[in-house]
Amino acid sequence: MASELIYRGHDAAHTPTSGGAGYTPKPEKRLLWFSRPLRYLIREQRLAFLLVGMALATLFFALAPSSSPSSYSSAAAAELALRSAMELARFGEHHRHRAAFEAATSRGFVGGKVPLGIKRKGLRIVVTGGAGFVGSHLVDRLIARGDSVIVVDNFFTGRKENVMHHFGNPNFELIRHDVVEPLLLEVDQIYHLACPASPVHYKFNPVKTIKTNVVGTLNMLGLAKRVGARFLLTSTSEVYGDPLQHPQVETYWGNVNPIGWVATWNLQVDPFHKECLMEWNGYLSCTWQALLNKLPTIDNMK
Ligand SMILES: O=C(O)[C@H]1O[C@H](OP(=O)(O)OP(=O)(O)OC[C@H]2O[C@@H](n3ccc(=O)[nH]c3=O)[C@H](O)[C@@H]2O)[C@H](O)[C@@H](O)[C@@H]1O
Repeated sequence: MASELIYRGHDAAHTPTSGGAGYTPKPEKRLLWFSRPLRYLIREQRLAFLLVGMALATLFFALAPSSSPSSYSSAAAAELALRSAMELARFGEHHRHRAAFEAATSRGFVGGKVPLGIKRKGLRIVVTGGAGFVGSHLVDRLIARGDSVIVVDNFFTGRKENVMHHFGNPNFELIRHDVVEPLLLEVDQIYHLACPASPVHYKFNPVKTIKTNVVGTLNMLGLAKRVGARFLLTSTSEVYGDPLQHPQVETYWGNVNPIGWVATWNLQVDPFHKECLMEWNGYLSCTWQALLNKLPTIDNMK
């Protein structure tokens, strides 16, 4: 409490009954504003804390890793190695290829500290069929480049395990949904991969397969149109028939036998897709070709 506030010396001088004749007011202390906080610091050991804090901060900034991409990637690689090891322990052999893929993509990860303003803005992307084989690797790639990904899958052939390593990542969402039903999402890009892929699956319920390809694709194209998103439709490498060139480049016309189940499907449904895409100004990519060529068409979607 400041002595100026409790000083009653003047009153006491005029009041003889106020407790003792010899009372003299304390002399006014100069430099009180300086000595008091100093004494407080020393008495409460605040100074020591202050000095320790400053020393720790200095130490931290002196020893903290620099923001160069190489040191970032080594830290990221260590973290990934740890995570991969945990995944392997949890899911065994099946996830070995996934861990290797993650480590490989993350080594070239662009997410090191980049000067403010230069970093590319992440896109919001929906990947239908993202829990499948091709889809899940695409999701890895998109997340690694810094985009936010929503996977839409009805798990007809896809598995949660394929995308489980992204659970807990704020840039990742998983929705169980059949693309035959409309869906409204706010996204910048749509990668439409939801489709029964192999003969055993697409012949399981042919009418449903047609609905998935026609109605499902129309739903996704409708979504693209509504929200102004870019659209990529994955076809199948089967459209090349029995190709004579591996991997097939985009200009390759294939080696198709027009007789049989698959041929009929490819020759009829893919022209439908192409017509739709021409109207909506989208992309058509044949999945195996895209995968083997390191997803060139997908990278063009940046
Ligand atoms: O090359 C091909 O022919 C196929 O390649 C990929 O398919 P892929 O990854 O090989 O096959 P899956 O692992 O079975 O992935 C398909 C995904 O679509 C999902 N799906 C299937 C059917 C459906 O109605 N809805 C749906 O979400 C499945 O659950 C699965 O996650 C593409 O995703 C297919 O569009 C393409 O037809």
